[in-house]
Amino acid sequence: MSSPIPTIDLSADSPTRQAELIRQALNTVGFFVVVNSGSLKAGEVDEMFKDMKDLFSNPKEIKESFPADKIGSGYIKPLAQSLGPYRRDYREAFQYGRQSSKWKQPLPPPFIDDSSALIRMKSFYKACHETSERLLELFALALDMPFEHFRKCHSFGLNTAISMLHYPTLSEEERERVRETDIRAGEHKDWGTLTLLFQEPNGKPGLQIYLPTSYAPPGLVPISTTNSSEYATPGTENESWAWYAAPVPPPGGFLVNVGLAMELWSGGTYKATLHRVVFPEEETEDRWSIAYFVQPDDEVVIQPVMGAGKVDESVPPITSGELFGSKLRESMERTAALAKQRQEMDRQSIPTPRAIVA
Ligand SMILES: O=C(O)CCC(=O)C(=O)O
Ligand SMILES: [Fe+2]
Repeated sequence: MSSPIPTIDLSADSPTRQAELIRQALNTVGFFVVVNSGSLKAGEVDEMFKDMKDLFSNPKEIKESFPADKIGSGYIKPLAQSLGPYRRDYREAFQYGRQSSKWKQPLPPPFIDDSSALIRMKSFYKACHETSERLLELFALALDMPFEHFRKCHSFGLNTAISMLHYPTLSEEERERVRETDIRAGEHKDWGTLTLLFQEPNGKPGLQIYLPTSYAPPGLVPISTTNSSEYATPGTENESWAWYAAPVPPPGGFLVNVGLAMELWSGGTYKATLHRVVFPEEETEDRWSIAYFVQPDDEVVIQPVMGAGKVDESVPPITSGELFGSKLRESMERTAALAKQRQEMDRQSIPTPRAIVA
């Protein structure tokens, strides 16, 4: 299937060539598919999907007794989050992160102490960690920076997290009721440095990315085109933009995209691309995905790189913790406002919502 998202084989080519391909992908589409990463085996990913399905099959009361803490580790129930400006996210999530020698996250079955599921999840975390370190090195090389420039700012195991995501099946009636106010995952840019995004080999489509139409292969028909420059990035205001379907990666493969921290750090060379997950048109099937969100350490100061080992010190510095904190606050305020709006609509039976932009 033709897609605007390129595939990069991490077992082929020299690091210099891989860095060049990554730079091309991130400077335009902002997403790429990785195959043959070496660290992440298809079997290990399959096991993670089985274990996460067990986790979400726990009774509601059990899941809700592990609520997300203030940085999002733990359980988030459906409609309790809004990644995008207009609609709430109809998905449940469980985030595993922030382990340290001083702090251990409480986990529901099947991830209880000493369980084989917990051992598998830790090993999956480690494989994602190793893969991300390699990608961070390539990201730096491609910008003519010392290879460890980004990697050394990540100690993994602090803010970096596995996020297990379940998009439930809705009855036709419920879909109709929530069509205007909710979406599987609202349009957003990720917040951190990079995200690894996994799906099952026969996973359900639904992930879409928003691009100038000139970035798509010739002849590829977008899902919907807009002339709205609402989300246009500088220099692309006059282009037409469209939503394109992201491919379901092959077994052992996964998607990679960058977030706002990396966009800022790379001086805008790497694009944090807007994406969303939509409800299926007709059939209503559950969708499962796993994201590994990579975040620099809180105290890391992000300033744009200029190549040759230099950073642009004229740009006001922001720490990774400040950036993450402000995005989290924005999202919580937006969710509260959207929930209020939905309540009001239910009270008055108004069919159309107003947009709320934080
Ligand atoms: O579930 C997906 O495919 C995408 C989820 C996503 O973009 C996110 O949680 O940031
Ligand atoms: Fe995302």
